Amino acid sequence: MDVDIGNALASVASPGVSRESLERLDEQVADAHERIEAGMADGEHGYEALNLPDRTDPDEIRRTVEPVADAEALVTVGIGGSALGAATITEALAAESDTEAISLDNVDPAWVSNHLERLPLENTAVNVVSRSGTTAETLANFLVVREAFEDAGVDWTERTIVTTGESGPLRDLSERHDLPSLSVPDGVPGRFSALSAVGMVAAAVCGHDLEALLSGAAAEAETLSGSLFDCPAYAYGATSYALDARGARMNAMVPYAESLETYSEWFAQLWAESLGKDDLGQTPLRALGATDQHSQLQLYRAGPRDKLVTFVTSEEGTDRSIPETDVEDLAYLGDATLGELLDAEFEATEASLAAAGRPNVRLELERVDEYELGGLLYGMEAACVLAGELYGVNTFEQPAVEWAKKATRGLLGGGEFEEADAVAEKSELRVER
Ligand SMILES: O=P(O)(O)OC[C@H]1O[C@](O)(CO)[C@@H](O)[C@@H]1O
Repeated sequence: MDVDIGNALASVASPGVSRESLERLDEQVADAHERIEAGMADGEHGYEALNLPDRTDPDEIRRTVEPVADAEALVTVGIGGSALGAATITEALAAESDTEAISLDNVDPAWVSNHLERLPLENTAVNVVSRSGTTAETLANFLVVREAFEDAGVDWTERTIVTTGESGPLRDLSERHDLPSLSVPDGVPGRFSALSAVGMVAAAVCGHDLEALLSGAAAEAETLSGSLFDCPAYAYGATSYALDARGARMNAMVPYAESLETYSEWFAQLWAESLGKDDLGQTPLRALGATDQHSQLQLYRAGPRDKLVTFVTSEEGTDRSIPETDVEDLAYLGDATLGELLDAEFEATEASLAAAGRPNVRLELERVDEYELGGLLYGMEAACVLAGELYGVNTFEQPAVEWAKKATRGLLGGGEFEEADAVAEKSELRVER
């Protein structure tokens, strides 16, 4: 990916960062890069994620999914990083696959039931993913999916792939039923695991080019260097950090490609769960171009000066002509294509923010394919790791999510948890209809 940070410079944006400030910050980037390189070399927890282009084995993944490789449908049962990597890849590349891929991450009963009713279970692959093997949503949804297969008279053990840690309930299940299984790699937090079996099993079932995904990531890894001016990922991570420090407390991720909508959700977990610590961290917002020009753009352009807008664009892509029209005021559309319209809208929106002095950055892909997607995922992961070094936070842990898990378990009778007791102490001021 290429990065253009020109519209985030203090000469054109407020908040903005001056070139001189970036040059001073580059000294910290060099130190951070040394730390990252050492962590990668030692396979340290978290930094190991940036080794995945060399660690992930496409042949092993293809061999494992072979029993369900021709599936008409794929359901990934997981949550957070155990679902979003797979969902991002399969959505971004859906046009190139005949397999209908969905994720069951949430436990909304109507939503889960509606999805299950639509699946051709006899020709559906089930991709169950959980590092811990104990995540309530994932286990609950798996039990519901398994029951649906049994009710339909389909042998779920013939349709299920498990990706989990070396031990835990899912590992036990895979051994008890001799299910094809892969391991979540050690030292790779879920939100950084898209380029491992966690995200790549789904890609394999859908017939995507695993080597191209990893090659794109490897090419991005090659750019990691001691200067933000030589490394697109570090340029993005450092600029986001510097803008947050100058008041851009939020970062709106706005891909101009419908196929990258889930990528924004993946980015939101990566950025929030990695950097949101010690009262620090930049809040990720999920948006989509051109759609959000008709909604959130008003706030981005005329609301508080507390946001960075990150655009993701692709140079090439499928196009479609707009038919001629006799509606005089719309005749200009008949000479264009939908792709030209989308590109014009992106450039107009980018310029609209620049004209209002609102900082924005452009992430440029050549096209949305496996190679470019691998580079984007790896690049954002590296940007996040760098930002975590600059913030001085523990990028790779997520202790703040545990309180609600304990409360949930306590509320369901899964043990005695003071967190569950606290739920009953909610302060109330009800205003009823
Ligand atoms: O893979 P697991 O253990 O089911 O965890 C799923 C997700 O839950 C979290 O641990 C947060 O609760 C994420 O970091 C992770 O991606």
